[in-house]
Amino acid sequence: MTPSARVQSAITILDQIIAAADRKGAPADRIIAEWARNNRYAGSKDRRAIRELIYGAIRACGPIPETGRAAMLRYAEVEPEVAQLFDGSNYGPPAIGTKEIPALGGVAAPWVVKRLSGSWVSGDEAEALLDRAPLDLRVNTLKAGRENLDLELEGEVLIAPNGLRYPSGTQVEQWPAFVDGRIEVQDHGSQWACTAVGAKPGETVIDICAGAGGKTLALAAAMENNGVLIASDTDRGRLSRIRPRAEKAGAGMIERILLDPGKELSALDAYKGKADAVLVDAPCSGTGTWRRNPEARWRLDKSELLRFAEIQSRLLRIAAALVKPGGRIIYVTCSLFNEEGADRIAAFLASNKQWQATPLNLPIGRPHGAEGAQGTRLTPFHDGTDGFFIAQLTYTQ
Ligand SMILES: C[S@@+](CC[C@H](N)C(=O)[O-])C[C@H]1O[C@@H](n2cnc3c(N)ncnc32)[C@H](O)[C@@H]1O
Repeated sequence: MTPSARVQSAITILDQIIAAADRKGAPADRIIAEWARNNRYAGSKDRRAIRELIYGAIRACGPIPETGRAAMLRYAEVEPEVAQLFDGSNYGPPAIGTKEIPALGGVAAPWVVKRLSGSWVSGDEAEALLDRAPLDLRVNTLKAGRENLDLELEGEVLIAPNGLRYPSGTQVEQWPAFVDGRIEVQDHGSQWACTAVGAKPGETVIDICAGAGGKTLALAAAMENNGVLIASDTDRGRLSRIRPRAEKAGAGMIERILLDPGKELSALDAYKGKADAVLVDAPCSGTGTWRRNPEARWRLDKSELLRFAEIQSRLLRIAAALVKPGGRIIYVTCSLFNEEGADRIAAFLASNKQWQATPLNLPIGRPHGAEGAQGTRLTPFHDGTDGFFIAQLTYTQ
């Protein structure tokens, strides 16, 4: 494909991504993969270049653009060599018209930017949300140690006890250590969220929103496969992905429990008042993960944020029912909106007087939230991680 033809293909795919974002349809990655399946003439170099163009354009547009062409015109403003490829050649995009208006730039739609700034995320902090994320690995201590792992490339040693960092886009899926479960791909901030649980061998720990088990696997390693570790979620598909991952990681201790939305406690009844720790890795808007998923900015809506806040508060109440006296809840969200983080903790503490927020003393991040209801915030700009809010609540009875 010529460079111009790649730009035109990227524009066509962006049109589909924009339409899908509008109706909350398939994510960008899936749309790009499907296009590649249906257009076999595009070789691997073409596919890589088209993907770069698409993600460059997505990052360059703040609010959702009207069309793929407007999005690419906006990208051409920040990457002038892209502008030269609007050359009207065969299969390429028509030349840029004098009256054509590119899509708007910026971090996100104005209402989102306002909310971020109300949550103390603005300027460099906000812009860094759109950086390219590096590739972070966690060494699975059930199978290996960071010191004696012989990997294809030497990574940067991170301050997380088992973390290694590689440049964005490093392909690790074929590495023998990945194939046999000695390493997992996990953001450095996410590794600290797991460490914050302080899970120890012999404890009873519930990962109530376990998803496909990214954090559960780290908890199993911290517990040295010894004790009770429950992975629960309301999403059957995600939960079912834990089994093969746990097998590969040698994390035999994980027990999976599918929850019924709205009746979560009934499936967890046997653990009421028994858990040493409950990890609530709550469903959220994901504003802290835009580096990996920049198109998520185009999918946010206000009513969904309200719905997330309700679920987050409900999950905190459910977690509280599971914890034994002296136990703890670790609340984690990969959103940087206060209403999904610090505000949820303040609201919980206001009506649960036997609980208190306890500092986590992590060697990363900054305290965040109101006096007496503080957690730790990690951000791409300050910590080089995805954005997270992590709070520890302890039950004194
Ligand atoms: C942030 S994701 C979890 C990611 C996962 N812990 C990981 O590290 O890969 C939030 C999860 O919460 C789940 N969820 C949503 N509502 C829930 C509910 N009422 N009870 C339990 N899990 C819920 C979603 O299905 C989703 O998998």
